Amino acid sequence: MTSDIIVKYFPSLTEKQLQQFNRLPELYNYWNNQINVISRKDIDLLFERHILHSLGIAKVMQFLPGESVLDVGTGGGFPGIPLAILFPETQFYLVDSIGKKIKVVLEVAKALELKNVRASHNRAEEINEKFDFIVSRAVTRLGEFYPWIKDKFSKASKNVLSNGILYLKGGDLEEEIKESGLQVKQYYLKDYFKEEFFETKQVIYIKGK
Ligand SMILES: C[S@@+](CC[C@H](N)C(=O)[O-])C[C@H]1O[C@@H](n2cnc3c(N)ncnc32)[C@H](O)[C@@H]1O
Repeated sequence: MTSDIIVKYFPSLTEKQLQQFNRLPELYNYWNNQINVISRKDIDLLFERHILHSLGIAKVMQFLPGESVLDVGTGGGFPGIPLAILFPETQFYLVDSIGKKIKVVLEVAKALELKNVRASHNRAEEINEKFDFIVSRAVTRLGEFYPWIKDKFSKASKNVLSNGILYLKGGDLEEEIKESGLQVKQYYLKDYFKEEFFETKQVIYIKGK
């Protein structure tokens, strides 16, 4: 398993970032055997289906130094860990309602010496802080998700997109978006990544209030 697919789409990684990405298979193989955070059939496709997928958010928007990002329902650290490697000067807070998943996140962050990652065992609804952006993947429907985090955005936006949600989703989302009643902007990952896995994958942006 190699990180070639990451280099293909992110050619200007530093040596340090490359080393950090290259350590992920060993770390997730080890931790996934103790605590299941990635489906067993997917672990061989870690770079494509988890790391590159997480980095899809970075094709839509680059986080700035000093910005703060909450990853809700991070599981073993997706999309938060790959994004924290890519944006070492942005602060990431990864939360999950299952404590043992956060143990994996903390161990991976420690092994990679990621100074910009905090993680805690919490439900999103319990977090009482403001962030510039909230990221997530595969947690729940938008209509259920939005009320958990709607009051967690800092007022002043500094980036090209106003502070808000960047949610990784796949499949046909028409019903889900309609049901949520939210105004969304859809970015299609097949415009950036040519692998078949990304055919229906999207980043959904919702402006925070
Ligand atoms: C299918 S997993 C996805 C994990 C990770 N985002 C990924 O894509 O690999 C969904 C995760 O959301 C977490 N979760 C569900 N509801 C949550 C909530 N209200 N607050 C925090 N985490 C939550 C679950 O514990 C689970 O780890």
